[in-house]
Amino acid sequence: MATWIQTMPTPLLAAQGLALSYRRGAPPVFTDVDLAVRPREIVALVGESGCGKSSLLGLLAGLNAPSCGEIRFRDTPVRRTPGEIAVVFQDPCLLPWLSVEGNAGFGLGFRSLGLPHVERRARVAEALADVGLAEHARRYPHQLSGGMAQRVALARALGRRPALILLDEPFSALDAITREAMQTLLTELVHRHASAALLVTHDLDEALRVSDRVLLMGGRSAGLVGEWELLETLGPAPRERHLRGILDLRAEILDALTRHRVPAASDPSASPCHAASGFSFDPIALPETP
Ligand SMILES: Nc1ncnc2c1ncn2[C@@H]1O[C@H](COP(=O)(O)OP(=O)(O)OP(=O)(O)O)[C@@H](O)[C@H]1O
Repeated sequence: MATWIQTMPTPLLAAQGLALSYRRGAPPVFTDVDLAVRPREIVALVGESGCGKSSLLGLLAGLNAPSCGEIRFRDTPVRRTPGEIAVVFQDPCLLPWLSVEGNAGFGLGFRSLGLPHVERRARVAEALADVGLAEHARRYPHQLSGGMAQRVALARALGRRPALILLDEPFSALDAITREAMQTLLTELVHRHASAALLVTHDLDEALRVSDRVLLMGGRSAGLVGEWELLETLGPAPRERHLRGILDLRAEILDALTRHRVPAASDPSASPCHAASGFSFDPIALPETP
């Protein structure tokens, strides 16, 4: 196990030696991933498109099994999604025939959670209030904006009272203003409920704004190739975009991304982190600088 994992306070979630191949004999999407999330921290996972971030998140959520390695949540092996882990995807995945209330409570009625009706209603009401949708509980998905729909997805996650929320590009389909509002909401909710979050994002500005720690995935045999502690250097999230130090850190992370990028001319079958990149670290595509 990596020494930094051994020295960190007892992690909520810890993965060791993870590797994933989707087919027997196919090159692995990633190998040798050691990763941990501590209680109450927000970790951002960034990396070039196709390097395996979503695949890794799927393993951590217990949605898929690793080819090698082990994942432990509260020191217990993860075989399927633990009740204390909630997952939020880019698509809010709302059921069109259920109201906002019904969608937010979806899953709480499952036998595995064993929640009585009164408790379920209370949780839904609290979660909708948390995300600012209490007054829209009777609306249906077609009556919601993209930001509202994603807030319902967040409410559905919060209703589980998760110790850890795993989020896969949850705000990437939203406009810039709504995205920033959702980033602020996410950090406030994670702090208020003393939970932790692991956020997969393409948007380096987002990672720098909301996370306590950034992990970089990439390289020819994709794995974790960089780590930055933001809490100590930049202070608590959410952060202002113009905060002193943030530009330097962004440049440093972009530089690392570039160094670990697989060249476009290389054989895509030689690496799971192939060159069909959508990650915006080309200098031309850099996020706006203030
Ligand atoms: N179910 C699957 N079966 C086979 N291959 C898959 C499957 N899901 C993903 N892959 C492959 O695994 C690799 C990593 O994909 P993944 O979606 O995890 O990357 P990513 O870093 O999240 O990409 P992006 O940032 O574009 O969402 C890609 O080459 C992809 O084609």
